[in-house]
Amino acid sequence: MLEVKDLHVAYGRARVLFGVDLQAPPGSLVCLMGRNGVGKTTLLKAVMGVLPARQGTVLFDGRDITRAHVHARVRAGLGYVPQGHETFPQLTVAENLQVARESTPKARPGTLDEALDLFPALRGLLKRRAGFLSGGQQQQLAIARALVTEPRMLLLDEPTEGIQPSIVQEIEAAIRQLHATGLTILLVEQYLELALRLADHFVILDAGEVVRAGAATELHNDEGVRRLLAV
Ligand SMILES: Nc1ncnc2c1ncn2[C@@H]1O[C@H](COP(=O)(O)OP(=O)(O)OP(=O)(O)O)[C@@H](O)[C@H]1O
Repeated sequence: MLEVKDLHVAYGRARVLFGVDLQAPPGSLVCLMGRNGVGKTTLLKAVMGVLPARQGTVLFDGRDITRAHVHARVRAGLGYVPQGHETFPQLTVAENLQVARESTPKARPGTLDEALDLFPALRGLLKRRAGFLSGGQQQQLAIARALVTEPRMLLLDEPTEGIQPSIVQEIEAAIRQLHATGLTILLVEQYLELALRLADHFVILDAGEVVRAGAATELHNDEGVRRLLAV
């Protein structure tokens, strides 16, 4: 479904990714891991088109989207939940969802209800401004907002970072449920145990390069991996 080949990305002169390869087959849940600052967010942004690729290709369903605009990628079926969720704080929960819904007029009418079924607590908060929600509720809103665009693949950047444990469990359950429905997921996650519970494939970045990749089962009891993640 997603194939990244020899991807190079830089911020001005500061080069951050050096020839990254990554594959996410249809229906897979790939966990992207690595210490702080190794380039995980940069990779997601380049897949989403928020940052340009200096070199390399991004294929989605076999189609070269390396130069496509973000909107075109959303229409092609990519959904993105950025780190720190980035909801619109002045808009209500309902308005946040509506804005996303309008960007994809062809999405089925039922998508909003399905997103709210995943996070029922949001139903009671529809009229509240997003800025007044807890961090965990905002994260749930950010995921719901990506889902109303009816993605076939979801990019999730550290959805559990800084979130209270009870909501982490709800988010983990939601990710598991989405994966079970066949959604392909690329998840950036720092907590190895959570990654092990959810992922079927993993990719570890170090200093902008892929240093390990494979089936999640290979991660269990692997001391080398724990060193790479500094856990
Ligand atoms: N806007 C920017 N301008 C310049 N350098 C940046 C910018 N954003 C990130 N970087 C640098 O790029 C490198 C990779 O950052 P990135 O956020 O992709 O890492 P990460 O693996 O997602 O880290 P974290 O786990 O802390 O989110 C870091 O060295 C960071 O300082």
